[in-house]
Amino acid sequence: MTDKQEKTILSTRDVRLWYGQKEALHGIDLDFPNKGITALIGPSGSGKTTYLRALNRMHDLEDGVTVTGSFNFNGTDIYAPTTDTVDLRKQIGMVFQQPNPFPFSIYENVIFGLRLDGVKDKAILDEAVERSLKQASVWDEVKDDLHKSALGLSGGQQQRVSIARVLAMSPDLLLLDEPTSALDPISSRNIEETLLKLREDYAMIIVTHSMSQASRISDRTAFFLSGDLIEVDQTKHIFLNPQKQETQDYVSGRFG
Ligand SMILES: Nc1ncnc2c1ncn2[C@@H]1O[C@H](COP(=O)(O)OP(=O)(O)OP(=O)(O)O)[C@@H](O)[C@H]1O
Repeated sequence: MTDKQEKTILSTRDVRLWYGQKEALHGIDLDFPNKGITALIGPSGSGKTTYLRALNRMHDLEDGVTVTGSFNFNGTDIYAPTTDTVDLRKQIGMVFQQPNPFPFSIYENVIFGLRLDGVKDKAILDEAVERSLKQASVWDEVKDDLHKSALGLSGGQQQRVSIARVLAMSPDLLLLDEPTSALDPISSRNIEETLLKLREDYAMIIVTHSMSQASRISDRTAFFLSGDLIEVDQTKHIFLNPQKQETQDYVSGRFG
């Protein structure tokens, strides 16, 4: 890895999160480099999605959720009262489990955020559409249908258009919450290949239930269990030579 790749984009310390009275995260310390993919793995209910959603303040939209701890993103505090969550979510974009195209054309889907920002220059919008769809590896499939509804695309194409919509905002960090779990195996592989290309230029954090997916695409893996971070390391170490017994049990399929 080069020096550039070793810079930290996000650091969290002692992250705790309560749903009402119930503490779901028990003090998570994690650092993320500014390039490459970190996979969050662990059994159902271990807190992976809860942690991921805390990173761009998605829990602000839910009642009764309390978040504490420090979240340093490129030198700024994610939870500072002055942080604008709309701006934050442009810098830390999110891709969900279900592809979520809006009922508009492919073109309008990709530039949705730019339009909200008031961008009107057609050349800028055209460039953003082409660049983002190319980055999301779906340009060749949709370039002749940009003004047709995104709802007419396959699930896998919709998911890549959803990724393009996030990329159009030029984010620094992408959060992906089980982005292939609703897709067939071929579409899943296409998304994985897209993410492998993007990892050269972006920091990404992916929640996945698939250990084979984590081992195929991630540089680092963090293992969660019952709201605790058990171990984080280079992916090959987590799968081949984990330091903790719980990690060993999980990756060898003994539970979860
Ligand atoms: N909105 C909510 N209200 C109350 N409890 C919740 C809520 N969302 C999650 N939880 C609880 O928080 C804990 C962590 O859940 P979370 O969904 O983060 O786990 P996960 O590891 O992502 O699981 P999965 O792999 O099944 O998605 C679980 O005990 C879950 O029941």
